[in-house]
Amino acid sequence: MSLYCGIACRRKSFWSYRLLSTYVTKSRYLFELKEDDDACKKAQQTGAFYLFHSLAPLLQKSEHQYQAPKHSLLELERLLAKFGQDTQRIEDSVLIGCSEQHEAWFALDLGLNSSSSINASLQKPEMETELKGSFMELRKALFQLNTKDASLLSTAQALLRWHDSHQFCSRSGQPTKKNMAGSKRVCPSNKIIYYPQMAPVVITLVSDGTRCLLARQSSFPKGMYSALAGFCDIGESLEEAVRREVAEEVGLEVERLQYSASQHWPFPNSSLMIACHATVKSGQTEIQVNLRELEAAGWFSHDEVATALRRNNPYTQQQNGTFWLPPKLAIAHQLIKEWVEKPNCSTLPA
Ligand SMILES: NC(=O)c1ccc[n+]([C@@H]2O[C@H](COP(=O)([O-])OP(=O)(O)OC[C@H]3O[C@@H](n4cnc5c(N)ncnc54)[C@H](O)[C@@H]3O)[C@@H](O)[C@H]2O)c1
Ligand SMILES: [Mg+2]
Repeated sequence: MSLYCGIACRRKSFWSYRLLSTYVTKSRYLFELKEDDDACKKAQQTGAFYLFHSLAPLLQKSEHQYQAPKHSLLELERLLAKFGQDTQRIEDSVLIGCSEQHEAWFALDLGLNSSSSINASLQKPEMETELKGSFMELRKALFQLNTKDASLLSTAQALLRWHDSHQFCSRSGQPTKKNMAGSKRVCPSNKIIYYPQMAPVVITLVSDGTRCLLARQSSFPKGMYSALAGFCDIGESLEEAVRREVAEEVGLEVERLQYSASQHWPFPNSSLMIACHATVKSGQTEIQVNLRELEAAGWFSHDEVATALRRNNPYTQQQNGTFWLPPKLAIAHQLIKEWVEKPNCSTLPA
């Protein structure tokens, strides 16, 4: 190697090191674990496991706060041995992320029937005692956790649910096999690959310039109103889905719309919520509620919505007979908050 080449190479590695941010190296590490089963298996040795039981995550309470505990591979093996389970069950775990120091994070459900373990559901109460925590329904758990853990557990549950419901090939009827990371399943007989899926859903906050339109379904908790939401039909663009959903649900025509943000939503199955602001033509604001979809819908003034946002306890609101809005975690809340802060935010023609 010439002196020049030595300098050039050193400079190159210096710049590579400088240019690859923590985020980039982390993303590439996760990509490698999804592609390479051996690398993923190796990552389990030093990784950490979040535990679920029948899709309910394990939480522990310390003082007034809940947290999602992580377990090492060794702790998990000891736990399975204690409950007479085959450690092969660990192969059902799915990769859900990693720390900046590349500690890989996995999720494993100890309650679902397993394809790699003949012995199915473990005893929940006994497990909870042993783990000094409780398996909490995800909807409740999300409100007890910080945003980072809530998002991680949502991803974990969505992936565990998808694997649980995609164990057979829809063409051959044969059992499919997951890769180590759980980023896909393959049918051994015809090699069809199945990838985890999310259904795109548009959620739209309609405004007439001064008021915003909120609606409720009969399945919503009592008193809660939200923005209009609906699944995208096959072949539709985001814009077409917004126009159709608003027309279908409240009988109005969207004139302009503006994309705001998106969010993965695990209920009832995985959805990609795509949030937009929309305006309707002035003078064409008479709502015709589609009662097959909604229980009620109405226009709310800026003051009414701003006051509802400031109230934060749905239970006291119900007692007062006032309406309340989705919790902070939901993208609907962000959309409504955005409108309250900037009611005249510019929108594009639909
Ligand atoms: N994160 C949030 O802030 C937030 C707020 C509101 C709604 N949401 C979610 O948005 C989703 C869609 O809202 P919606 O219920 O008003 O939708 P919607 O208006 O499309 O009505 C639901 C109906 O659409 C049909 N449908 C079409 N494709 C479907 C699919 N892929 N999965 C299930 N049903 C399908 C079914 O007949 C179903 O009854 C809900 O699941 C809800 O959880 C999230
Ligand atoms: Mg709807």
